[in-house]
Amino acid sequence: AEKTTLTFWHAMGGTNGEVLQQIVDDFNASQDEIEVKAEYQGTYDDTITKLKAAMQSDSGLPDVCQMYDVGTKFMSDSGAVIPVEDKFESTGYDKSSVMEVISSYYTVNGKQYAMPFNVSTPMLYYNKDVFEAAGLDPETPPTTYDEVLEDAKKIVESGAAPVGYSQAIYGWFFEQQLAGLGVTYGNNDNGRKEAVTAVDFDSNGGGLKVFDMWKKLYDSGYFEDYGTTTADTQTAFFSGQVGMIIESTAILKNAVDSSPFEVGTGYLPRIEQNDEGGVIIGGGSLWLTDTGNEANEDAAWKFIEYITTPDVQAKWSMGTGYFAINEKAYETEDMKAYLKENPNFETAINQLKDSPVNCNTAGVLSGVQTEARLTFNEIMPQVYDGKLTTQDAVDQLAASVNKAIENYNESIK
Ligand SMILES: O=P(O)(O)OC[C@H](O)CO
Repeated sequence: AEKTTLTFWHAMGGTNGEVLQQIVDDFNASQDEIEVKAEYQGTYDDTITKLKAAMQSDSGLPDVCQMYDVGTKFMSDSGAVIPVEDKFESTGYDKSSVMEVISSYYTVNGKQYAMPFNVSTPMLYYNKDVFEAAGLDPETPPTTYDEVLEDAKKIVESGAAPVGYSQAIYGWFFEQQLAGLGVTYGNNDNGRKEAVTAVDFDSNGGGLKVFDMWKKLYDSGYFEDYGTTTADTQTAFFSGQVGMIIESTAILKNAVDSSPFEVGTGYLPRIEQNDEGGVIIGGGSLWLTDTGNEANEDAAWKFIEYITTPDVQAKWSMGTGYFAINEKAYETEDMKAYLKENPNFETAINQLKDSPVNCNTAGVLSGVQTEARLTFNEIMPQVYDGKLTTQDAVDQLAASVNKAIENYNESIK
């Protein structure tokens, strides 16, 4: 029989892109009916932009598309996808292969729309050599931002590194810090009860607490801002210039391989300890697009099913730092041996398990989060350099995102 050829769009570059290509090659070699062609689209934002264009022109849709967490609402509203749950029954797929706390992120109106694939949380990365040189305990990372400030001060004043702490300007961190405070980003339980109609972070006080803490870090003199390109903050950390950063677990393998020092990891520091607070699932998932070609859909589902298997998830997690969505991956001999030698690869999943499951940690289900993050990128530098007060920043961000939500809700009516 003729082979079914599938197009698979993704947003994984660098180390993670190489591991993904290996997984695709393994899948192609494992059988002779389906050939997956993986095509790198650039960043997550590039991928959603290209997919929107393909949907609008109704041509050139890939069979499978990777999409970041915050694209979920747009995708499920698009009418251009097939919920993966539609394939569960007919193929006898065991839904419980994927941890529920993870699949629930991708469940909209009671239906699982996408298959989580690369799943992350943000965490603290620190330079153990710098900690040692600064007289800090390299096995005890800070857990609150007050401790981050104290440690950053010691790092700089001891001369262990020129910069104590840094974080990229990234709306994801804003969303995560709100969840850490135990508050929602948007109303209607973060859009999980019914559609978001407005943001919450202005009225629940969370937005102001986050901006105030970040401004305090910036003004401390132990912080350096490397801008909105997350790779620039990473590079500064890998080079030993910065003692601590926050980043996704997605960069863990790259961080360990790129840094000429011992990398430590810890939970995302909290602004305030709060039992209702925790982290949100980040990263992305795989979506089946509705191309109208049934043979391709069935083949695409087989590929998606393959990526959720314990061995593939173990390989993915060890090769990247993303944690495995299938708990059985942690029982494979390879993974057990790897974690013994590389305990940093367990930090993110432990942090997730230690997070309460509630609407704060469910993350906002909103169709405008791409735009919301771009607006955040424009506002944050003005907070740092004092052009905007933290309160004005909250108000401006809220007004802009509310307008976008209103337009979005109008457009899908
Ligand atoms: O860098 P990633 O893949 O962990 O993704 C981070 C965010 O969740 C993207 O929205």
